Amino acid sequence: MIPVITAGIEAQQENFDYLMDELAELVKANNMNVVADVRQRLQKPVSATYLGKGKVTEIAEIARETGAQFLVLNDELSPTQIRNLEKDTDIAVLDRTELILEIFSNRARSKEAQIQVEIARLKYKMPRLRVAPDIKLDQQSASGALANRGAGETKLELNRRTLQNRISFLSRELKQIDKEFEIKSKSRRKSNLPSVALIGYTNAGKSTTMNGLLSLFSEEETKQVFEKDMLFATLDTSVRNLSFPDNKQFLLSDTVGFISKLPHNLVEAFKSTLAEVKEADLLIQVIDVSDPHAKEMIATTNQTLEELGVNNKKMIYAYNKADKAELNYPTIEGMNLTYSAQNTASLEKLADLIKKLLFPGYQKMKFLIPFASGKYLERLNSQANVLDTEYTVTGSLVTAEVSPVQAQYFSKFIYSN
Ligand SMILES: Nc1nc2c(ncn2[C@@H]2O[C@H](COP(=O)(O)OP(=O)(O)OP(=O)(O)O)[C@@H](O)[C@H]2O)c(=O)[nH]1
Ligand SMILES: [Mg+2]
Repeated sequence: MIPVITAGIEAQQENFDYLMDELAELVKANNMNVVADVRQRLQKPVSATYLGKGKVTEIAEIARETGAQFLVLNDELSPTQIRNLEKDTDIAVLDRTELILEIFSNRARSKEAQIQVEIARLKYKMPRLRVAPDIKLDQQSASGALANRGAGETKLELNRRTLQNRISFLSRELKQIDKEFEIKSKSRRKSNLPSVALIGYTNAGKSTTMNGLLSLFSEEETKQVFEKDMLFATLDTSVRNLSFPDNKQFLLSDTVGFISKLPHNLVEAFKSTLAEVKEADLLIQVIDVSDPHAKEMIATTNQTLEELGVNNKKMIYAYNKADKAELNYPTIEGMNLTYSAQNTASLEKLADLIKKLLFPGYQKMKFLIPFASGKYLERLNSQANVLDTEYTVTGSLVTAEVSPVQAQYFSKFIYSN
């Protein structure tokens, strides 16, 4: 673990503590630990050094005493600010954007995620190219935390054109992958199945919810997705086909988590990964209700959705980890579910709610289908959830659960006694 100092400017924002707590979590997720947390009240950042002169001197002293190797700031800084701070503190400076990019970069597994992160990183780097840090990073320990910004690389004379070429090349490759994705997604849409997407803050329990629902619906272990207590465990969208016991099917997708101040370039780069969210018929926003900042997290999630152009979607607010929060669960109030993704009764409640929302208006009806209309009987059997069939002298008396459209289609056979 690499010792670092975190620092932020408090300019009367209500959620400053939350942002600083989150910065500490991001630091941990990047294999670093906070040895000192420096906060300053300022109306606005100092243009040359971001923090005030006194604070910078204080940080330089703390760094000498603690051996901290990085100063991590809770904001996106200008290249000049970073350079000046590095000079004045004599340690490497990392801003919130670069930290998040670094974590994404270390987590990316699929080709698509790797390309998306690299594009975002190169775009971050573009305006910062001229900055040649003259501080010396401790190569060995720094390389662990900053795999992509070692002392070696910063010395490389990467010129703007090389970077631009690389971005163009990667964008073309991404487009190719997107095309394949598009084909898959089109064939899914052709299947006409309604789709549901799990979205929300990182570490809220989206993947655990996905796995819980999967095991409720099928015993195939191979369909399970990766879940772990860490930020940004999931970077790729996984889509699974689920089927209720009565054969009603839908698609469920698990997606990358959000965080406040998610770098714009990253959101941009992950648009294709998040396409499933845009196309979904229903969203499930998973919230860690045991987190004291749950409210802010909901606001951030809704804001990010807006940024992605996702508006007015039907959405279940799924308050997860009720066990940890010591709340009563599972309970449902309208579109709000309080539950635990690790609890079967909770998952059954969620599944019921999904069913009610995706397949509204289904009702149990009786149809008497004359033997001469055999093809209607066949249709009813293959399309509806048939609960019972009796053979009478005039035809087959079928009890089935049908959609409004099906009820209309078979209306001339409705049985009344
Ligand atoms: N106590 C408790 N822990 C839970 C519950 N649901 C999930 N967790 C834990 O929360 C952690 C994060 O879960 P994930 O499902 O990986 O979270 P995620 O939302 O997919 O996170 P990212 O993929 O990083 O965005 C894991 O350690 C889970 O075991 C719950 O109901 N109760
Ligand atoms: Mg996940």
